[in-house]
Amino acid sequence: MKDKIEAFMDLVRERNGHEPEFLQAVQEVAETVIPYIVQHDIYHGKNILLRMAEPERLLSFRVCWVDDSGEIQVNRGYRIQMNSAIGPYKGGLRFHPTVNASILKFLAFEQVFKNSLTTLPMGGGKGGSDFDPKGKSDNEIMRFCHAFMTELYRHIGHNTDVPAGDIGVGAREIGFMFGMYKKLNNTFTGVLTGKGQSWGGSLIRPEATGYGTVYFAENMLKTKNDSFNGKKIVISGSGNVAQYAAEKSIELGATVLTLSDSGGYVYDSEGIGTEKLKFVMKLKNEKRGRISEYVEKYPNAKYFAGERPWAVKCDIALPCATQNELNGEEAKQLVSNGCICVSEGANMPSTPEAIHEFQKARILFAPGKASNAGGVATSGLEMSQNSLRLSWTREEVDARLKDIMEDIHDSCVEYGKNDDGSIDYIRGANIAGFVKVADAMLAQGVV
Ligand SMILES: NC(=O)C1=CN([C@@H]2O[C@H](COP(=O)(O)OP(=O)(O)OC[C@H]3O[C@@H](n4cnc5c(N)ncnc54)[C@H](O)[C@@H]3O)[C@@H](O)[C@H]2O)C=CC1
Ligand SMILES: O=C(O)CCC(=O)C(=O)O
Repeated sequence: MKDKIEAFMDLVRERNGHEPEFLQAVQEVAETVIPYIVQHDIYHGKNILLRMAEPERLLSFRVCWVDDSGEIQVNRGYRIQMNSAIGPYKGGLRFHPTVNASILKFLAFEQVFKNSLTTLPMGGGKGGSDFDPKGKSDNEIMRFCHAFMTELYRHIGHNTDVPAGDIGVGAREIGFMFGMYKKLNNTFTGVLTGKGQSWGGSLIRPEATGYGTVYFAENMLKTKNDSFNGKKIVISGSGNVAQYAAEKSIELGATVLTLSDSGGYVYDSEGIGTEKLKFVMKLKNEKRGRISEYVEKYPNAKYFAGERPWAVKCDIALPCATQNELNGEEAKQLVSNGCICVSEGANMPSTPEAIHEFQKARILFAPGKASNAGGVATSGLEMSQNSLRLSWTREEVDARLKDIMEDIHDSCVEYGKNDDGSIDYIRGANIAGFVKVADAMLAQGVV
């Protein structure tokens, strides 16, 4: 089997050798899906996985805009339209200086499997720019978003490709991009998700990724007759996903000990409760400040500059910041500190070495493509509401989100159960995600 996986990876490396994040994501899928393909004749001789590892379309474009001091700035924009076998391309836009083709291809590749798992008819895509929103004025953000959309609008549409937010893209940016799309097309359609309430957005979409990550962890804990109540939680990040993972953890009776950003992490041994979390939301979403400011407001907490939170003793870890933010050594430490469950809110936050440690210790471990799928699933619900031209209540959307997360958990169990009864959530998620897309590709022929 190793030979088959290596031979496949050689082909992928030949074309994408300079894209480490993309190769990392493909390797993880290959290791679990190729053994499944070998056992199932219908997938033989069809090169399905190789076709899935090649974007249907990769767009790269210039984005020029004028900053507040009158200087002309040039950024690079991208949209990776990865796979449309089961529905229109769907996936977020990331604005961050580290954005490049490798990162967006890994995200788009993961998105294909994730969207398939949601049970909704969505293909996979991802996009963004190397634009850095940090320190930019609202007007600069608006000008950049408008400039970005003056090219992207040609390639998207509510039945073609429906972008949304990701790192650096939240409600403000979606608003600016939607405004420009609408002006250029002279149509009001659900071309983006994560829209504001009064113009087609869905209730619960802002909360959905963080809530879903916790719902998934709850489902994992249930298999051990356990729950969030009374647990100590370590969370990385302090953006959209981290904030709502924290909110739901608190609601379920757990104590949130940490939050972080790219500068470092805060540890509050008394717990980051509801009021403190409100402060963080205002700090991050309105003042656009740094997490270090938390200790100025709450001096009993400690700030660790340049460090990540994984050395803090906890029961449950929720990595909610970015890719490869939790390495093998940190995973070992989490395990030896008694952590029993890791549910990824971010995309690919654990390195392969970290995953190896979690699996070796047989703790509950969920890969982001399963555990953070609640965000895109609720985007799918936003698309449905837009098509129906109505909006569902908060309770209705939350109930659907919970059901979807449970369905994803069930799919992981179906395809990932080990002989000893434990569940390999990576194998489960990869195979369940693969089967639906692969079957659609088989039905549609070589296109
Ligand atoms: N927003 C969504 O609906 C979804 C987001 N995700 C993933 O969740 C993760 C977080 O995304 P959002 O919360 O939406 O973005 P965000 O922009 O709201 O927050 C990102 C957070 O990560 C931190 N961060 C960024 N780079 C970092 C680094 N190098 N080291 C440490 N911290 C860093 C930022 O300081 C911030 O706290 C990403 O991996 C994203 O792809 C996954 C599914 C859906
Ligand atoms: O809601 C969406 O379409 C995007 C979500 C996303 O980017 C992700 O799941 O990583």
